[in-house]
Amino acid sequence: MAASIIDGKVIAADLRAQVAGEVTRMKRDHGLTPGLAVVLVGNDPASEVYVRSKHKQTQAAGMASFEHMLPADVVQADVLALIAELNADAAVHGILVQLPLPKGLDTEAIIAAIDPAKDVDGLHPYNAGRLAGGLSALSPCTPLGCIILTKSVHSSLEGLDAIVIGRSNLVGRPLVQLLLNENATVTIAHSRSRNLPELCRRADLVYAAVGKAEMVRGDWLKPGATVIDVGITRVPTTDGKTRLIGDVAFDEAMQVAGAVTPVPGGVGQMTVACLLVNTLRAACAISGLPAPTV
Ligand SMILES: NC(=O)C1=CN([C@@H]2O[C@H](COP(=O)(O)OP(=O)(O)OC[C@H]3O[C@@H](n4cnc5c(N)ncnc54)[C@H](OP(=O)(O)O)[C@@H]3O)[C@@H](O)[C@H]2O)C=CC1
Ligand SMILES: Nc1nc(=O)c2c([nH]1)NC[C@@H]1CN(c3ccc(C(=O)N[C@@H](CCC(=O)O)C(=O)O)cc3)C=[N+]21
Repeated sequence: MAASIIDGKVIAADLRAQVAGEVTRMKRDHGLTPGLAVVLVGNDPASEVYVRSKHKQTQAAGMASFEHMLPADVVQADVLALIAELNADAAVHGILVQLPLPKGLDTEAIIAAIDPAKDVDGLHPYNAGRLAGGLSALSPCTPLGCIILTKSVHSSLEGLDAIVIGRSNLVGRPLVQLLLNENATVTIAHSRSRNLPELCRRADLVYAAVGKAEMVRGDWLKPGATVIDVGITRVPTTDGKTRLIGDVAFDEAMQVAGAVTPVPGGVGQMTVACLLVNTLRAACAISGLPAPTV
């Protein structure tokens, strides 16, 4: 029997609607409009697409959206000055610096300059450390989205065997921490892992966050497994356009797995929706309001 497709579009739209409801209440009851500032350095076309989509969805949720486009040759001090300005701006509750930054900029220092209370990407060492310590924290959006998609299939992840392929600060590592918080048993795989197909076949939950198109094959999967495909590779098509391909061979996975996320229409949708959730949470925390229900 073919696997079911986990519809990230529908789940993300539902989440965005919940955020919009909370924003309406915050404006009405507290006169507070959550605000998100996105910083984009350089003109990478793919990044511009994401930033535009974040801007549209932020506004659709009733939040304020501030875009800061800096030239690729901007100097470190100017980026830090902008971060300082955003840290001090009471209308801004969330700050996201689009990655990767152009060579020549010190990414680590720029992320460390963000006020941890406004770090809606969950990348500041303060938030990453709290997450790793099992404490409440702003957590990275893509891993949060992965957990929500998994929970659309499994009400509890307790005791399930999970494998996370990839260990980046943006996706793999924080996803491992969130899975641990859900009491899953987690294997962390990366480019030096041996016997990856075998490790994968043990897993009830497979998270592929590598960036290698269709690396995970159908015969790597345990029958009935839940497969969450984070990878996005843009490939040219014969008609001169591009299309997106995940880290999982989708058609093969559909023959073996229990549930699979598509690319596009899976995790990517959740990343943006969770960014709105984090902005709402940050706005509440900064303003001394109780945490939102979403
Ligand atoms: N859907 C979404 O919202 C998002 C999608 N993405 C996509 O997810 C993918 C991963 O992103 P990101 O984590 O930032 O990428 P990185 O390049 O930072 O990390 C990739 C990870 O994959 C590991 N890896 C590389 N080759 C192999 C291999 N052959 N076998 C096993 N592991 C391997 C690397 O291992 P090592 O550490 O040893 O080098 C590394 O840990 C990309 O395609 C990206 O575009 C990213 C963010 C959001
Ligand atoms: N500081 C930082 N935080 C990030 O979270 C971050 C980043 N930098 N740099 C780049 C990656 C990538 N990323 C995506 C966001 C949305 C989609 C998304 O909306 N994807 C749609 C399709 C979009 C399309 O068609 O191009 C989908 O999968 O359905 C994908 C990928 C966030 N990232």
